[in-house]
Amino acid sequence: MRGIWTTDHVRQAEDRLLAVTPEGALMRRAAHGVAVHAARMLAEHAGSVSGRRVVLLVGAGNNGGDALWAGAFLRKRGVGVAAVLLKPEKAHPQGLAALCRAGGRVVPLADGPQWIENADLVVDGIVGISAKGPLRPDAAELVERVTAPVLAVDLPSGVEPDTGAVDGAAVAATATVTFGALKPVHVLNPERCGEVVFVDIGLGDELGEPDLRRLDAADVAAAWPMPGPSDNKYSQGVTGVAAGSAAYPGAAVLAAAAAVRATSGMVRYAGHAADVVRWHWPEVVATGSIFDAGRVQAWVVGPGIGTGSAGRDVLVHALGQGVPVCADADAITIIAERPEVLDARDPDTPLLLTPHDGEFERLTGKAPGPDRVAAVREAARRFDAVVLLKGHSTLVADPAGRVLVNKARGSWLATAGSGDVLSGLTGALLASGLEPWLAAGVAADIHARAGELAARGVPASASGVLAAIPDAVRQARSLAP
Ligand SMILES: NC(=O)C1=CN([C@@H]2O[C@H](COP(=O)(O)OP(=O)(O)OC[C@H]3O[C@@H](n4cnc5c(N)ncnc54)[C@H](O)[C@@H]3O)[C@@H](O)[C@H]2O)[C@@H](O)CC1
Ligand SMILES: [K+]
Repeated sequence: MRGIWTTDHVRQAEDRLLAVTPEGALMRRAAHGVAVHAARMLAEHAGSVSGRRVVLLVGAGNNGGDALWAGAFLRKRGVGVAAVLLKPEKAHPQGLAALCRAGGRVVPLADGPQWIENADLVVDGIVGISAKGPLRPDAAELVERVTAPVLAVDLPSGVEPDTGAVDGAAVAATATVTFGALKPVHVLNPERCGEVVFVDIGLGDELGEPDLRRLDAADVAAAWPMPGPSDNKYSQGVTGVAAGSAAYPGAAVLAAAAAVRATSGMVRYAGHAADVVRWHWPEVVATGSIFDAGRVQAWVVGPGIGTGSAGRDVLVHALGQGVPVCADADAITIIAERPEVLDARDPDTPLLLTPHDGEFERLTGKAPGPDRVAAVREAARRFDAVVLLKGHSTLVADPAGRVLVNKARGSWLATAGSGDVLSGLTGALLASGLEPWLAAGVAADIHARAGELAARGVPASASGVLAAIPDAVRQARSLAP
């Protein structure tokens, strides 16, 4: 698992490390990483390093200092470097002196746009982890002029470091070189960061418990249930799916099929689409009603069941079975409208809610807003449930405050029925015995991989995502060391 730390925690860790490190050493280490990657980008985008033109956008803090030192290092490789200082009187003095010693030039702010237009590469050192609010107008104006590839120092300026939110002009980086720790922006707004390159400046021991976590392929591969020599169809967990209706059987077919594709445990379906499910997936044991469905190790309830009393009865029954429940789609609306249905839940029964933004607002009375991490954490605490908030990057919070982030792999999953596939995957992992927080995170990871594999660069349907599940699992396993 990769840890991700908020800017407050990174700053505290940096302060502790700075106290025991020679002055300027950390910044030079960070800046050297920026320069190495800048040279790589010049070679890639402009065909050579020496003789190319780099423009540094330099703010008033240490982020600008990093950019200035990186410029000094690039001069040694024969790169032409010009620095546009947003606040000349506050530019990092040692960095500025180093750049000037190395033969870099400082250009007036008013000439910035002209220099930017002729640059082979722009280094964004406007603002780093101490950014506050939208970019100031002079910085915003410069950012809007950029057409060359951009290398962001630590994070793309204009994107809120802890939430990834953008309000006004912001850098869209080709790559971001970050130091010491991944920060929330890198996983919450990956599009603005481009490729994220990590430079170790020795913060590791100072960081403590991460604020957010991201699963690696190795975590997903290790968690994914595989049948062993002594397994049978029951021992791997039976997934129950209560979804769809006679008029709308699609959700039932997709959710049940995703559970079938995910694991080799058995899948039971209960609902009015039993015939259609059985016809498409003969391996599913399908029945017309949840009340005679038999034992399962986890229930997926909600997609397409409707929000009336019949749907309510199904949800209440599932919540009373003493097994984990993944409540999705209509089940979330039912809970939002009639929170008392949760009285049917035994306090020890794990509950997993999987809302998209609209359902989240219905459920909690408030849209997730720009701070999605805070919103999902609060919802998890309030409902004493694991909450998976769908979005470009998917977030999974548990009542104890742990949050997993699943970074988007494009927008391929924004298609009808994609959520039904996710709930089936999640249900199968719950049935296999994974703890709900991890089950939801692992399911989101495989869902995103399957979306990418199904799409291969062109739009994909939910059926395509469903078909790609086994390859997504193979991919995660092949990437695990
Ligand atoms: N502290 C350390 O040990 C290290 C810090 N490093 C760098 O230092 C950065 C943090 O530096 P600082 O804390 O000095 O602060 P920053 O450089 O992140 O930014 C603070 C400055 O930016 C200006 N600013 C804030 N919000 C703005 C906005 N919306 N628009 C325009 N200007 C804005 C403020 O006037 C302030 O002076 C990190 O992101 C990293 O790049 C690295 O050199 C590694 C070592
Ligand atoms: K920056």
